[in-house]
Amino acid sequence: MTNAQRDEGLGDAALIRRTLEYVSPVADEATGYFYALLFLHHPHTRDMFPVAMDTQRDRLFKALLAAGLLLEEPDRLTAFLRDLGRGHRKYGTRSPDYPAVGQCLLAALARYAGEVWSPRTEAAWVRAYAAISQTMIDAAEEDALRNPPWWLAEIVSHEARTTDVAVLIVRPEQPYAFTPGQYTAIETPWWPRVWRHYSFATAPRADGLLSFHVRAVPAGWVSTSLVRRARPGDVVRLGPPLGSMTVDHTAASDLLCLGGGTGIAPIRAMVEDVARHGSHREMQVFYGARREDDLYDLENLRRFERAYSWLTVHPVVGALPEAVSRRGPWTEYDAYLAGPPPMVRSGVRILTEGGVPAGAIRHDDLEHLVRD
Ligand SMILES: NC(=O)C1=CN([C@@H]2O[C@H](COP(=O)(O)OP(=O)(O)OC[C@H]3O[C@@H](n4cnc5c(N)ncnc54)[C@H](O)[C@@H]3O)[C@@H](O)[C@H]2O)C=CC1
Repeated sequence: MTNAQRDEGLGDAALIRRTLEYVSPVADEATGYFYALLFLHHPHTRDMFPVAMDTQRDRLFKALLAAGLLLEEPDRLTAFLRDLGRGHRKYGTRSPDYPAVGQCLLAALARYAGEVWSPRTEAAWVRAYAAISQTMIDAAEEDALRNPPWWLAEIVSHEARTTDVAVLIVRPEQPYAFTPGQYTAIETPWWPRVWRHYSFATAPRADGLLSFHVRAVPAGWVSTSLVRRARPGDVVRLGPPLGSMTVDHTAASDLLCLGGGTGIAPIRAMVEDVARHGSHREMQVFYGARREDDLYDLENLRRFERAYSWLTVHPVVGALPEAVSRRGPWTEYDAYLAGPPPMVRSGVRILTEGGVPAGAIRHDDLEHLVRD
């Protein structure tokens, strides 16, 4: 059977997914080749990337995979791409850079997709890339009417909570609007152009300050410098607020929240958000850690619990999703999960198996939360 015969009847989404599956085992080589082409033919783009490209490499492929997985969920795909487009402004990416990236991407796919690359597959990718880039460009251009591409922010407080976890408070130079449950990207002065994501740990404050919980992880450049090196007076850069794990205040369902480790940060911000809306919804917060000592924010959550009759906090040492499942059923709740990706994945599985509809479960896109 020829490629052309085999492709008959396959839609664009199927052709794209098949390419991604085929390229997946050689994703490192394919992305390496993509960046080599990009920097050779469009040298100005090199300055948008960090000196060391290691983690950057698999980010591109992870983003493509995430987009591929969302092809049948157009609303989520659009939200993901709009965030990606707004998020690219901080790198200095401009609209004319998108076609250049597209040409190099298609050339890399053509080279590594071997026998599954055909004229129909190529046409599907051309259409998909045109749609993807237009969504990103539109979101970036709309954002540029209102917001700077990044914000400078001075660290005003740095509090070590455990040997590895610090709570940082920063003051953005210009007003910074966000919704509790969202996250942003941070770049430190020590690792230029290396950006990592952290969730806001409080609701917006009257004094405009923002708070983040950071754990120093082995070989985590940005997190380790934020915990061990950063001091008040240091200035970091912030990207725009991202993510859709926010409380829907028009809904009446009770809320079930799982926060694992520093994943408690966005959950804590959401507790403040619900309190501000004077909600009568019940909120059950499960806060997990590997050891008792790692429940570094429990005291604050207990304070909230004493103040708000609708809030119950369950500290859990060890497996968090299993502890939540034992207290179920949760079929009438909206569920929010934040923490290590394996915890989020197993939490989603356990809740879904327990009858919580997929549409009632929210968490951040896992590829943004890889430890670093
Ligand atoms: N918005 C979000 O989703 C946020 C996610 N994070 C992520 O959360 C993580 C926090 O890391 P740590 O503080 O070191 O947490 P940790 O690794 O100490 O784990 C915290 C909790 O998750 C559970 N857990 C860990 N691995 C699990 C697995 N494979 N299956 C089931 N449960 C598991 C633990 O039992 C514990 O209850 C980081 O990966 C960070 O990127 C952090 C902030 C916000």
